[in-house]
Amino acid sequence: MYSKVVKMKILNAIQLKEVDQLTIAAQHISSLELMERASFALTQAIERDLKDVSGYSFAVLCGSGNNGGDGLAVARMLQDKGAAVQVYLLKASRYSDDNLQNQKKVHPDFIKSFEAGQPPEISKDAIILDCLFGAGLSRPLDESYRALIESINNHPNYILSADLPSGLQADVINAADAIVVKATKIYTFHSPKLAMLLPQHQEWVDKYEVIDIGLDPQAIRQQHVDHYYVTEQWASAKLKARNRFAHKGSFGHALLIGGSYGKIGAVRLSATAAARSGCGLVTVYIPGCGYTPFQASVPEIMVLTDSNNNHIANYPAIKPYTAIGVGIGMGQEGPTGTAFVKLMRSLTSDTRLVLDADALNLLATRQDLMANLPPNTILTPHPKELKRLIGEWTDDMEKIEKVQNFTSLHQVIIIVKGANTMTVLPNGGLYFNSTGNAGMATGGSGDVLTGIITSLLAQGYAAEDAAILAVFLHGAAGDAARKEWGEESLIASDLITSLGKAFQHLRSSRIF
Ligand SMILES: NC(=O)C1=CN([C@@H]2O[C@H](COP(=O)(O)OP(=O)(O)OC[C@H]3O[C@@H](n4cnc5c(N)ncnc54)[C@H](O)[C@@H]3O)[C@@H](O)[C@H]2O)[C@@H](O)CC1
Ligand SMILES: [K+]
Repeated sequence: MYSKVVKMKILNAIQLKEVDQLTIAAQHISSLELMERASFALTQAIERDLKDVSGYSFAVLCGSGNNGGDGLAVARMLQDKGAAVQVYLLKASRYSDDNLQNQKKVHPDFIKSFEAGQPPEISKDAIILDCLFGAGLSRPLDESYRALIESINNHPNYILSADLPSGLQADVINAADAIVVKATKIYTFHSPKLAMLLPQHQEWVDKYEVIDIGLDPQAIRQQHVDHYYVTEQWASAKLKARNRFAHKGSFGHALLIGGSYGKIGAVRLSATAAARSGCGLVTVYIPGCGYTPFQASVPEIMVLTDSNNNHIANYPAIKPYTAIGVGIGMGQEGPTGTAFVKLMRSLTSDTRLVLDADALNLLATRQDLMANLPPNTILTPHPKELKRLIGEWTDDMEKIEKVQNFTSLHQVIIIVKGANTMTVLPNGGLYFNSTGNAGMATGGSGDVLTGIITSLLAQGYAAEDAAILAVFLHGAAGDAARKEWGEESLIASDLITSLGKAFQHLRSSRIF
């Protein structure tokens, strides 16, 4: 049970091999038995996705290492379940021991050998199971594999990859012209590999599922990593219980500062999301023009207005509030910038703060203000805002490194928004989110996130938990909203409407 609640570490290929060996020793099993376990779990996942495998035919493409060994074992298991299976085994001068063992367990009539340069003819009706290369791929595939991988990618039926899409190296940036399988779905063992989570590799990674293969928790605990994957189990364990005797004062008071003429809606989205995320009270500070629409449409939220009608030119007293979110729809008018500088100077080290949108743009032009940020301030830039803060990057690894340098230098938390949103902590720890979908790439989605984070901060969540959990809930709300409206029709307000489902689901997966 322990392994369900701890953070999921993203292990690299070397660590996976080590944990593999330690698991074998700790559990008194052979490596062949571990392979059998992994293959059984993979077969079950495929069976669950396809409902019943007996009506399907599979072409299982196997390499010479343990990824190929998995393929051979899964082929046998699928056959036992009544599927029509043909194995295509890559010719090699040497096969791994467990691969050879599994070759012996499949009847030779069902194994055809082939050379990389001469891709096999595969029936269009078959589902391809890609077990050519996994985490052991030591360098990019060379040209001799191009025809093979292209023939797989042109296959009209489903393409399922075991552990990694063959050709993708697990822990490095893969060149844009790398030869990589484009799988319909990847079933990856233990944890997603770093390469699967980087935006640069999106062309090769669509759907994926993590398959638990029962690796030894103690062995995993020994591995030093700074990359984690946020699972539902972990997020649910972080969700605080709500005291039955609570009153509205128990859950904090969030203040959201932002809005400008034509962008009052952004603050409304943030504030409503904050109210829907559990905090007791929400107040907004907006320019005068927002007063009437705000009061008329969201009765739950208290409104303070600036003396200026169209944009913020002053800032409110921040003392009464347990957390503050600044920047949503705020604009960068001269007086707004001046007020922002004054606000930054009024902060104390215990102010719980989120900076978004124009607050980040203003901050980027005044990096001297970084020194005024309370420790663990949360910054939520989109890619352009991030560039203004940390400068350009050449690839995703450099981006990660620059963000880590920035967060540790300034002791802040940065949320890098996108698919698999990354939350980077002051100690360099990086958390990849596991929820969300492309429907959320819509105006106002970020404003909703800022509202959720500010709300969790206001309730007393530790800043790192507020950031990671808010990103998870935001994505989970997006997934719930997609079920109802689909990706195309999804708008930011739907995320707010769906937040209840996200919270309920997460709470229901808690043990207590
Ligand atoms: N915990 C684990 O690590 C487990 C791993 N298992 C499987 O084992 C896989 C790793 O197995 P291996 O380490 O044997 O590695 P792979 O099977 O991923 O690939 C290694 C084979 O590919 C060849 N190769 C490597 N790079 C190449 C290149 N650029 N061009 C051509 N050939 C190349 C090697 O010579 C070797 O024969 C995992 O991906 C997973 O599928 C599972 O069996 C069970 C548990
Ligand atoms: K593979």
